[in-house]
Amino acid sequence: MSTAAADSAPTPGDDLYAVKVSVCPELRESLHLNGREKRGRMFVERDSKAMGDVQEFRQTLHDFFRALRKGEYLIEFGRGEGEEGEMRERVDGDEDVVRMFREAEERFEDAQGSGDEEAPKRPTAYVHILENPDFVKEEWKPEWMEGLKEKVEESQGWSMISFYSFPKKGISDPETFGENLRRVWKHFGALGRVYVAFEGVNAQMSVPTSVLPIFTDVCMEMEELACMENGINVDEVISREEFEKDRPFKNLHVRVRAQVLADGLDKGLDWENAGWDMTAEEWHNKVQEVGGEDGPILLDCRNDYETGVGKFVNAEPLGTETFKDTWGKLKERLEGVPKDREVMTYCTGGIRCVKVGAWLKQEMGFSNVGRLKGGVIGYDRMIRERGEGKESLFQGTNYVFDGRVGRQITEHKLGKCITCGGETNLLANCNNKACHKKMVQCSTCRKELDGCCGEGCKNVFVGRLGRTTSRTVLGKERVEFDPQVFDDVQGYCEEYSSGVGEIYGAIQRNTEKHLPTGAHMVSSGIQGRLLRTMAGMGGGRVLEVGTFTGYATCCFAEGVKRGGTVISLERDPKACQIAWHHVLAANEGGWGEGGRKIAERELEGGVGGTVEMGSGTTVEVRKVDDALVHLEDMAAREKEEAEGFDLVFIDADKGRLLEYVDVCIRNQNILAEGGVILVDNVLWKGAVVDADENMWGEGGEGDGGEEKEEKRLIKLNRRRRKLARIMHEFNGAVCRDERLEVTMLPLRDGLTIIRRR
Ligand SMILES: C[S@@+](CC[C@H](N)C(=O)[O-])C[C@H]1O[C@@H](n2cnc3c(N)ncnc32)[C@H](O)[C@@H]1O
Repeated sequence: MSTAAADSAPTPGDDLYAVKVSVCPELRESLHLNGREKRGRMFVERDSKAMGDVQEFRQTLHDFFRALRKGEYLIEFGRGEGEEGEMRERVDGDEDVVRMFREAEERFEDAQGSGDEEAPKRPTAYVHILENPDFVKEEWKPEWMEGLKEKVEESQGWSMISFYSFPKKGISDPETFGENLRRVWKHFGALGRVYVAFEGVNAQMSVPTSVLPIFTDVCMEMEELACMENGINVDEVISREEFEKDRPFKNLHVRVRAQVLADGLDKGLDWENAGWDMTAEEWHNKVQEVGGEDGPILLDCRNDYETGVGKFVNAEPLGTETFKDTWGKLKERLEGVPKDREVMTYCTGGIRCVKVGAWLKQEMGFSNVGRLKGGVIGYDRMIRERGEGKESLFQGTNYVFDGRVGRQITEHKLGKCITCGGETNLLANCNNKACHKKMVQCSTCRKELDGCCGEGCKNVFVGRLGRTTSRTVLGKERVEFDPQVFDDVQGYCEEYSSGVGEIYGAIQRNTEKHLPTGAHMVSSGIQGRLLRTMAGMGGGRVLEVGTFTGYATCCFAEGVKRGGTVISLERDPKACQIAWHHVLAANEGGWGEGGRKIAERELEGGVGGTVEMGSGTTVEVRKVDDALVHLEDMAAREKEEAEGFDLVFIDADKGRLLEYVDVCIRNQNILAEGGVILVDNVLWKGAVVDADENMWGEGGEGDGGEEKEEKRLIKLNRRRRKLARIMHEFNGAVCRDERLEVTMLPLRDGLTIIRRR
């Protein structure tokens, strides 16, 4: 049998032939290939059918380069890594396949005899996949696209919709599925915020009402969405005029996340065993029976700011700040309650109650759990459409997750204005994007404060409208930073950069599981992609200071040239163990699905080690007591023999960054000639911008007379300021150091590139 594997080898053995594959740019583009499918390596077992049968060989190719299944293409083989001008031959029939492997074997034998250290470890064939010029490409134009554009343009309304799915088998490749959703949905003029994860999909969107039935049909044709238990949940329809004045969603964002609904649980449950769905009508009747000794218990599973402005009569809010608080609150509330007592739960659109229901049943043992189908949105729709004079038992305003913020269902004013304390049912987010607090605020105060939560935010907001980016705190000028805009830009960059293999999702999830408090530290997103690229640019030797759970280590190992070396230093044994587990998983199963599956197993392996990967790259996770001391030792010990590193990534204790840079710069056996240093977190979430001593002033904090809001902001920022000041000082020092050439990139949390002048 032939074996195809992502670009890492199974255990090296004499019985494997390697096939290095590259795909031409035109095909990459037209087939929408993801990162790992553009080039890679697969293995074929000696004497397998794939070595002598062109159909079998193609089949083996398809196992790894899945997208090729869809396309018409030609195969050529060459004798090296595809340098310019290299002669290639077409692989049309079985004889060509036989010749390709025979030549690979001959080259291998010659190289063994030559004593060349660079010689490959096994016979290697070089294959290039290119477009078939004779193939007339059919334009991608599914039937549903016929006349769609015109229908979208004619639409007089936009439907606000939401839906979720938890497919039984999960979503094996969320990146690719997310790309596919984007590709399809853009033709509908759909906007919104959609999360895709291995566990499923969670979407809040607006879709032109004229094409909603077609949109629904197209979604239902996708296996990952066809399993939606409650279908598409339609909220209100907004007229064209209103929509154009103030769009609830401005763009279509499809984001890949570790979970579609972050629950903070350390294991997933069976989302199909989550109680039963109650129709809105059943619910309406049942709500009236709530209470008493034995009656149903009615729990509102939304957060404080949501329950504060609207809820069902007789409902008990759980009192959570975020969804992750739910489990503790449920335990508290239901302690001692008989397990067969009926428990009814509801949320906005239903997704939270899937997780709540599963937990109540599987973790707490309640047998009688009912959930409101379609949540408050579904109930409201029933009352409007089929309620026949029924009075809504949901009173007040339903908080929603788009620009509308709230939808008023009844006149009840359950909320208290955060500014004046008066009764109101109005909800909003603070207009200062950097704050964006969810708040209950009456219309008078909202008007007075320009839609902000307080005077401080108002100053920022009004200042920004006037296109200035500064405001005055304690009589001193501060420059403001807008994380919202910043995050959007980073997300956009990520969306339009090559994807990453599935193993990286597993690394993030494992980090959240085993070291949750540090989960934000992994170099994911756009930064991981840059590290992968940069690792391949130098001479192939990479040193990382601060491994944590090995995300960046894996990026380096994936990106570095064949035969390269990646060494990563870490002092925390737990982090070392997790990182080592990830390196071993990548080695065994590659960067894709295989690696992901192995990474998802229980942690195994010790606290570090060295492995030679199939690509010939050596990766080492080294447990050290202190990376700085270790580097100084390395510099002294290896003065003569060591060749130094082409890339040094400094991502450990922020207080000693200058010392790390210094030891690298002074020693060519640490930072090789022409090598570069990368330093992470140099922007410290933007706080460096106003971390300057002069701006913060000596007795600033706690001085009398300042506004209450300013005091609050300052307190909140105490830790952030301390680290911001450290980073700010570092930035100044390296910039002034005449030995160095420094370029700071506003990438993610800020990345500085340093090299010797
Ligand atoms: C920001 S995390 C590294 C993240 C990782 N580079 C990535 O991109 O995924 C910093 C790591 O440095 C480690 N660390 C901090 N000080 C250290 C020291 N003096 N020696 C070795 N490791 C250190 C911490 O234990 C932590 O795991």
